[in-house]
Amino acid sequence: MAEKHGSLSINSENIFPIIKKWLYSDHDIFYRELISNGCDAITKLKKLDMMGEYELPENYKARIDVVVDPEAKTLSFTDNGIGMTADEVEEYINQIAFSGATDFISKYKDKTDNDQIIGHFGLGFYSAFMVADEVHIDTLSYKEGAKAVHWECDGGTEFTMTEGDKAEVGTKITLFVNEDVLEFCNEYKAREVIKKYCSFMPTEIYLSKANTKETETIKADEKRPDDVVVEEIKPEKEGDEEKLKIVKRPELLNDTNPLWMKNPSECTKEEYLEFYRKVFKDYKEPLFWIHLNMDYPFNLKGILYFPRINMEYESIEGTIKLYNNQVFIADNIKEVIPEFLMLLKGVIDCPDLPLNVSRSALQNDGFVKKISDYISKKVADKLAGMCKTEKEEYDKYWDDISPFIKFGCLKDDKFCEKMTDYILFKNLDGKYLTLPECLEVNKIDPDEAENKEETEEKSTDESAEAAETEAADKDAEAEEKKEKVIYYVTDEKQQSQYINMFKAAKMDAVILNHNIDQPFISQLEAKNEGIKFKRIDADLTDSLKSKTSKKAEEELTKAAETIGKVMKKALKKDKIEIKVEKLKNKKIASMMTLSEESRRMQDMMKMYAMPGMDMGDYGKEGETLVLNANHPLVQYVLDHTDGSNVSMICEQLYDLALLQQAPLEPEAMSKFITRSNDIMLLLTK
Ligand SMILES: Nc1ncnc2c1ncn2[C@@H]1O[C@H](COP(=O)(O)OP(=O)(O)OP(=O)(O)O)[C@@H](O)[C@H]1O
Repeated sequence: MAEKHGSLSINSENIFPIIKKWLYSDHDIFYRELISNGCDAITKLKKLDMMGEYELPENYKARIDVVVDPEAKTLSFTDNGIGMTADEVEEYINQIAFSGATDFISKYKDKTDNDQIIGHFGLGFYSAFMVADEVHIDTLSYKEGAKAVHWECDGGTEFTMTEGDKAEVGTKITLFVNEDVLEFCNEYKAREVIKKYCSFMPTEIYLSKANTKETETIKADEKRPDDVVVEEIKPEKEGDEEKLKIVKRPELLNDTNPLWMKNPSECTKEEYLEFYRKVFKDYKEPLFWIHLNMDYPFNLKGILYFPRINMEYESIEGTIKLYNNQVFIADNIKEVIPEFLMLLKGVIDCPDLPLNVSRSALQNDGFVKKISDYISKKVADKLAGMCKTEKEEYDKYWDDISPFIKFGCLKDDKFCEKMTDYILFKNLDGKYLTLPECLEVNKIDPDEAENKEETEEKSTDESAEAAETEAADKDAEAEEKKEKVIYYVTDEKQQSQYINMFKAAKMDAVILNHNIDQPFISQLEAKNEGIKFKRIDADLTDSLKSKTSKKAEEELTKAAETIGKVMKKALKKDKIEIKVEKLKNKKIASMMTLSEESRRMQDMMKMYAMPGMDMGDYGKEGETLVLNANHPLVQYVLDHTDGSNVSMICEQLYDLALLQQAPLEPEAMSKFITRSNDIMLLLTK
């Protein structure tokens, strides 16, 4: 072949600066580009063999060799794939304009947004110029009679193409690495980058260092034809095996058959765990996993693991690795993976995705949105299936996975719809109930509950006012039909007093103690008309009170007025709301309730409060001090409004009520302690 000089057919004075710009973002990506070109070349050759258009040599073993040579400052990539003829080099390499490069340049030459530039279109081979001052290609096509081609280019506009001396079919690309980025000739760096991008590529990738002095020892009968023997190690004593010291063999860096490519029915639990440990370096066992495997309407495979989340010490942050035909694209591309799934760990391989994903381009891509929807649908299906068929297991995982599922529901309407019936609520007995089950729980007829109740109290003037009571019952029933209330606990210790009351009244509540629960229940309420969540201390449901007649209620209102005056005076709080009720639980003298609305408002204010902002009495409006007319202390105050110790009793009742909800403020706490001591002193007298 006559030596050929020429200019690269697009205006490469324009394109090279753009390629160099890449350097500032993923500048190690050229490894991936060159190795995947080699992989493609091998796939093509195998295909030709399968079609009978070429016969692979006996003992053919597809491989890509990456050789670093820090002394010569070169890096080479050799594949035994299809190779190129001179015409093909001309067409595929010299005329780089064909894939729209001219277009690209005119569009992007003034833009500095790397996201738009990276991989916008096939610049694969030319990415070598991100790190190399000069690039050589030595290639021999598989075609009969093909001549080897040598091509070189120094990153300017000129190239040289001559006949080469490559003897085996395939291609070798040699990079003469720029002084500024010599780390790419370093063996460790090369290993790191190849592992990052190529760990699961379908062709074996070997890394070695040119002229290495490193050796390894092998058994003599394991010697391969290409091993370079440095020394024969004679057995020390009879019976010992003969060994050979050889130049360190190239190191295999990838797994060509990753687990996600296998059929789920062929994978064992141990394999899933092993893969998880290897890829995510997480030695805590995942809870469970979902193996995605579909061919239609698009090709997608992958494994999603639900990691064990230690809420107290770790932030929940997952990793979803995205691949295209086993070639790594990037981690956590939020356009492809639904945001809430980012909390998981996993791999997704989708050959239909562009290898070079430009994020801005993906955002508006309908196809990408479909993939994302599919993934979230599959996750919902798996969870629903588990809840239906392996409820016990599902219960066990629930505490770990619930923040993630609730987050998913908040973020993704479709996911939320699919999951509504499979969201669990842990009740006071530690049982896990679905939403419909929760709604059933407190629907027990209060009469029935009361009959079972030992501490029940019969209304004093029962017979005379039975008719009135019945009417009141009916009202309450009608009220209950309107709104289905689910009571919840946010802090089991703090709210234990209320929990006890609930338990005594055979009522149930659910535990919702995660930050995400507040927005989550607000969403559930918005989506399910008639369902209302109320914290256990939000109000006093009828089931906690003894039955009263209208007349008795009037008396209670009067009592509230009387005791209210005494209380307000003792507490020096004019605005405090006071109610007197007949609670079934006679052991409780006083308690606070705070309406659900006011408490949510308070919580919100606390969340958005600026540092140093004085919340003062904000939100105290919905707060009510409830005094139990059935308790002797309350009766005592009612009967002795001017008694000498009444003020002290009032203050103590108030503090005790507060304490059942939250710790006292420091000043109130000291007063409480002093007063408690004073009360004990009275006992000594
Ligand atoms: N190692 C190789 N062996 C055989 N042909 C190659 C090799 N590397 C590149 N080529 C040829 O050169 C063409 C251009 O390669 P380049 O990497 O620039 O783009 P691409 O592979 O087509 O697209 P992209 O890499 O962006 O997906 C390839 O399509 C292929 O025909």
